[in-house]
Amino acid sequence: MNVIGTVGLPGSGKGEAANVAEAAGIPVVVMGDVIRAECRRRGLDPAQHHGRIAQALREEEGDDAIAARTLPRIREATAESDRDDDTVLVDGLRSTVELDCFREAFGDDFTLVAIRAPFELRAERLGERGRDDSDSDLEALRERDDRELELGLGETLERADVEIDNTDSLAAFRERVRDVLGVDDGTGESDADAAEAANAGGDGA
Ligand SMILES: Nc1ncnc2c1ncn2[C@@H]1O[C@H](COP(=O)(O)OP(=O)(O)OP(=O)(O)O)[C@@H](O)[C@H]1O
Repeated sequence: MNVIGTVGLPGSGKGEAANVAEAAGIPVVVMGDVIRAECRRRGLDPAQHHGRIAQALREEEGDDAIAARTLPRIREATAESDRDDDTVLVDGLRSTVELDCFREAFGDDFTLVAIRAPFELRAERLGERGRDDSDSDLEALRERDDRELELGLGETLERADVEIDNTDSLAAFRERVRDVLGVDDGTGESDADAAEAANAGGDGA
């Protein structure tokens, strides 16, 4: 088994990393799905009650509640992996308690990957995504950052086994993620080549 968790501030690139995994036949377990499932179980709209239910779960079942509820989903997902080593990607750790939970459950089979991008770049990218208009508001992003950091995301980032710096092109980022996931894209192309090719395709600015 090979369980790879991602941690990163809003807009750092976790969703893109998950897309890369899925495209390579690696199942993705999204920790937020546990919260959405609990919202539905309580008859609440996840779009409105996500934060409150996440907090309620932690208060009722302990700080590792969401990680603990994710464990069976990870074990089930390994069976669907196209990879010989049953690689699974887990999207969205937020605290060291969750990290400890996965380390205890999977030992050396768990790798934490930190995805980093500076505030201004994340704000710009989220503004372009258009999933949530308030993300284009710098203040709203700062508040989201603060909420995540309060949960312990900063320390979790510090404790990662692998760092991915998402400050270059999307093509370069995807290539780096494939490297970390151990996916051979069949081109034999190095990171540097991929980045160069991506830049050459840009507007030359
Ligand atoms: N290197 C990059 N170059 C350009 N755009 C990027 C790059 N990396 C990510 N993006 C874009 O930035 C946006 C945010 O990335 P993504 O959705 O992966 O972040 P996230 O960490 O999942 O955010 P959230 O925590 O808010 O869900 C997306 O539109 C994504 O396509």
